[in-house]
Amino acid sequence: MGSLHRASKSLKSLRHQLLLHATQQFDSSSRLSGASDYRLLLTRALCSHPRQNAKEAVDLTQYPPERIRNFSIIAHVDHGKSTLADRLLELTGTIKRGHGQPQYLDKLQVERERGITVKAQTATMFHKYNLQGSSLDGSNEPQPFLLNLIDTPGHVDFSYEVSRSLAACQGALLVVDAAQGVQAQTVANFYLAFESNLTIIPVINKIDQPTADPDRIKDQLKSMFDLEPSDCLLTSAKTGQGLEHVLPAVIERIPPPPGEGSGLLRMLLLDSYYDEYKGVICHVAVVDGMLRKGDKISAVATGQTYDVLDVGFMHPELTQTGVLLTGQVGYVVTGMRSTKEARIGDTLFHAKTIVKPLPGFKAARHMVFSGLFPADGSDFEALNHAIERLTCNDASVSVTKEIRSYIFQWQFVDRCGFLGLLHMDVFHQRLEQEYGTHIISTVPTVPYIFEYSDGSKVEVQNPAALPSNSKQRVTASWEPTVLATIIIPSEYVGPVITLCSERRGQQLEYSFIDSQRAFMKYRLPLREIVVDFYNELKSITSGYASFDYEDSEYQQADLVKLDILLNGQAVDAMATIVHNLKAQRMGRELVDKLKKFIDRQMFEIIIQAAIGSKVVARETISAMRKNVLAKCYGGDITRKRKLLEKQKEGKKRMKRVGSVDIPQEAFHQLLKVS
Ligand SMILES: Nc1nc2c(ncn2[C@@H]2O[C@H](COP(=O)(O)OP(=O)(O)OP(=O)(O)O)[C@@H](O)[C@H]2O)c(=O)[nH]1
Repeated sequence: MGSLHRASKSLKSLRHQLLLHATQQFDSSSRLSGASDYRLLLTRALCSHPRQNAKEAVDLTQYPPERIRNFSIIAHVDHGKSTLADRLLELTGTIKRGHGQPQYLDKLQVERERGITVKAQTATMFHKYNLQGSSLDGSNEPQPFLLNLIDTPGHVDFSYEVSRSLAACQGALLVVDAAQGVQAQTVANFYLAFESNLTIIPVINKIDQPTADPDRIKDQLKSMFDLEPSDCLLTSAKTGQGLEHVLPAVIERIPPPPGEGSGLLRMLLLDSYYDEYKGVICHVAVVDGMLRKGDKISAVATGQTYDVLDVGFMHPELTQTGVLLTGQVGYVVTGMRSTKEARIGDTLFHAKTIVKPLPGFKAARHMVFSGLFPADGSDFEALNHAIERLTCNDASVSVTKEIRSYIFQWQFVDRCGFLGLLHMDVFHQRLEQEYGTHIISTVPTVPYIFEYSDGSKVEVQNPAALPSNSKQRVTASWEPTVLATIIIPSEYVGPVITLCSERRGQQLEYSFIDSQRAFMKYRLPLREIVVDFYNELKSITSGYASFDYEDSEYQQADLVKLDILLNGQAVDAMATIVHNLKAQRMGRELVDKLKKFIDRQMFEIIIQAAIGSKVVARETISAMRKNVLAKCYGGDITRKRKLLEKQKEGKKRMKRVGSVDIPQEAFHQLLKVS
């Protein structure tokens, strides 16, 4: 601390001297050590780059790691994370009070429309606080702190974003609604933070609500997570009540980031997105060392080297600083051509130095797969282009190209992997809103494993990839499962148990959080929850159930491919893989739905559901009869007969080669059945 203090005092004169040498190249691998050298590094860095705007004038030398706090806000959906983030940004003057844009960090149009957070967002704030023993010069004045706040999504599909954000933090505010109490994602997020060794500050929010019962919530937090009632903060992000205690708790309870200020640069790549003007922007956490504009950096995973073109904070908009220091979270622009070069979880370091790579993250697991087709059936190129652009900003979507028959034509189709159904839905909505493309997506499927008689095992994400007559050759099949957490008011236990057993679930745990709420853990086949499980759970519990899942192991299951045939031709986009026990019922439902949504056409349409060569359901839509005799007034009967014969012939041909018009609605309805 003493050397830091001395270094701070001599900073002004150093700055003056170093300005004279600012043109000298600074070698980041210089053998400097100790806090005063760290200050020297900072000073050199600041002096060697012209200031680019007013915000760059932030004097970073005031923020060694002990003056930095990195924290996340985690919670169940709608418990008030984004609103709390707004209030903290206002409190610290980062955004103006009454900026007229609630949930400031929710920037995407879909986030605003749906009122959910989809992407984690970081904001750097500055706050003065008198922390005992933190003064560098022994004075009793409040000290400046730099706080990096990461707002995270609450929905289960985006928990991957949460675990990434937590890797850059030392603490988390666990926000719980004062009326709803602990919910499924509260449990999941608590364990994510706990397993990452973060300091957890419980915040009971929405205490302004008439039904708020903070004491009950304190008891829940104690019994479920062993969090002390006296550690809980009580707030209302709406009225501002209790907010004055949040930042002091962050500064006092959360430890500063570890890391060596004078060590070699190591940065964790947290996220990336594509910006029209700047190109690829990487969000990074500097674990050790320091990064300056103009440096050359390399990426461990790709081995590529880049020039650092721009560096800064999110304050909350991108703000150039020219430098990022140990413990800080910010952005870097390096001229990468595509976000594919920015591997999430990768370690970035100064080129030509040797560093130990950082642990990184577990890769995102794609839970749901579906093929995307243009709704008008023609503009495949425009759709491909839009998907390519959007995946640049959502690296968690995987895309593979495959050739498929699309209503009797062969086309290259993008098959995408998503983290869950909401993620898929959000992706579709963004394609429509941001790129003006209208799409049809195939029935979502999950990755199955099939074993063939020759002993080979293949992962099948696409039902079309499984030959229809393959049943004889398939010797075994496995399906992915999830561990689901369900929290419900006690009176709904019965219907929820029934729903889970209908969905082939296996109960693993059943207990009570308090006198009013039950907690259940189930192993469920992923296939059974990807379509409509959550909606049904909500509807049988009057909206009170909360649900979360994590992926688990594969289990053996008797799986078959269910084909849909229109006039004898299989429609790839409608094929699905199902459990044998459910195949018949599902085939019937699919055929009935299709009959309702396909209009009568000039020829008869036969709709069939089949497992291999066995038809399990069939419906017929009769032809619209065109009156070919309309213009024949009276006259010869043989002429009439001839016209009718010709019409019959024509219909036969159309049935054979004709393309059945399937409205988009029919595809959407299919999603709801399977
Ligand atoms: N009464 C009351 N309402 C609040 C409070 N905090 C947030 N809300 C409301 O609760 C709703 C959800 O708030 P958000 O901040 O979007 O919740 P979130 O946790 O960020 O939601 P996701 O991003 O979807 O996970 C909004 O309508 C807020 O206005 C509070 O302290 N009191």
